[in-house]
Amino acid sequence: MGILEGEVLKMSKRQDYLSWDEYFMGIAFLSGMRSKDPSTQVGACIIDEDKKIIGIGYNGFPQGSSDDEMPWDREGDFLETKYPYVVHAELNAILNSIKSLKNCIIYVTHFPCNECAKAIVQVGIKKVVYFSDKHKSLDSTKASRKILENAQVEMVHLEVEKEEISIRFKD
Ligand SMILES: O=c1ccn([C@H]2C[C@H](O)[C@@H](COP(=O)(O)O)O2)c(=O)[nH]1
Ligand SMILES: [Zn+2]
Repeated sequence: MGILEGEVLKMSKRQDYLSWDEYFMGIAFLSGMRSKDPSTQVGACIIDEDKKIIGIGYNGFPQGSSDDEMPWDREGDFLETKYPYVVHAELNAILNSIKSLKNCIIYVTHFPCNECAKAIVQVGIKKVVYFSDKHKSLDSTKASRKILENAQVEMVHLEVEKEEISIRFKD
């Protein structure tokens, strides 16, 4: 049946909009895309109790250090690897945040290491929502779980229904 003259066509809301979890985890992933680490790109997004984004970060070398002077290697002499120099995504998100992090939630693309877990606890973040747990067998991840559990920080593995989110820059 067609629309009669004077009849108003009622629009219904979009059904495939992003859930809050998909939105914040998506932002964590987008932030991770800024990372120059060739093997693991980590992103983090911190939100407050009103679902306002208050900090974002990714893994990279400290501000002001020339990317070209620093190593991205994973193996070899410790001082010639990335490990002593790279600032972790979670710590960058904490350091970049614009207000107190008490009772905030951190969305992370990868489960945080023990060093990040300590920082998460110390600033009062109450929940960690993570996507990948690819380093779960590492001792540093086991220690991290212990640190978060002891401090009663909730850990939630995010199950996402959508297979992917895409952004198109061409009309
Ligand atoms: O809590 C964490 C743990 C690690 N990262 C960063 C540090 C490195 O840049 C990579 C890990 O590299 P691998 O080659 O997979 O060892 O991830 C982080 O940001 N947050
Ligand atoms: Zn870390």
